[in-house]
Amino acid sequence: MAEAIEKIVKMQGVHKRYKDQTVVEDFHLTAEAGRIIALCGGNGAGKSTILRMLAGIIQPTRGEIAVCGIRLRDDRAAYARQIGYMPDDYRFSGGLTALETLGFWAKLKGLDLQAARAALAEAGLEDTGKKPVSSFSKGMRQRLMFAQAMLAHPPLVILDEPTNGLDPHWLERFVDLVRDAAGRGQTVLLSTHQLSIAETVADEIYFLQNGVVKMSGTPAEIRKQLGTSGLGEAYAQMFS
Ligand SMILES: Nc1ncnc2c1ncn2[C@@H]1O[C@H](COP(=O)(O)OP(=O)(O)OP(=O)(O)O)[C@@H](O)[C@H]1O
Repeated sequence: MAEAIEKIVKMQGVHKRYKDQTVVEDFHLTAEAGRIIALCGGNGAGKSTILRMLAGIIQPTRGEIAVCGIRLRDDRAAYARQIGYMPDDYRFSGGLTALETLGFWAKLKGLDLQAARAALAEAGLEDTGKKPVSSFSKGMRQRLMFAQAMLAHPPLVILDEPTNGLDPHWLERFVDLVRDAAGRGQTVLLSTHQLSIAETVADEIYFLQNGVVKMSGTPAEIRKQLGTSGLGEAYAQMFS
């Protein structure tokens, strides 16, 4: 009999503590290929901490994390190969252009300059010429980081606040690009404060407060459970 559908993400009983503060408590999440999952919640709710643990940037205090069946501690390089990660803040340095920057990241991933060009074109940055990325606008930097996370179309894409600074045109493009990725079988985990984006793009939403999941489900399930017509209203009700 065919094996059960492989889980791309498995987070089980994940906790994170900093000194005497628990910032993520008993977090569970599983995701299959092609799913789009959004983490929502107020400032300091624990979204970035969860995404950083999944990306392997920081270690959980307790709990198990596997990506495509691989645990970080078993094979760090193989784990990293499954993931594209867009951090919530990244400082570009020096005078590199977008192509030079992305070309460098592509090389680190064993890809050629063509892969960097393709990713740049997808993010609408192919014509930025000799302009250094350090002089890019917030939205352009976001699109470059998005392109970096999408390089080589990894099985899991982790996007921390990817829509910050995007104009309405690029917000729409972002939704299309994320849906395209899911259509290719990539799993996308993103955090956002823009509930309309979560509602539009996500198959499943996790609402967090003080490191604890207050509610999770499809947008329709959440609306139904709270008897609201939109996620904005649901959010206000949940956190009032
Ligand atoms: N390195 C650290 N040391 C101590 N506390 C930390 C550290 N990193 C994060 N925290 C704390 O963990 C909690 C969760 O932070 P996190 O950045 O995950 O929240 P968030 O939901 O992403 O917030 P935001 O929406 O503001 O980006 C916060 O209370 C934060 O102060």
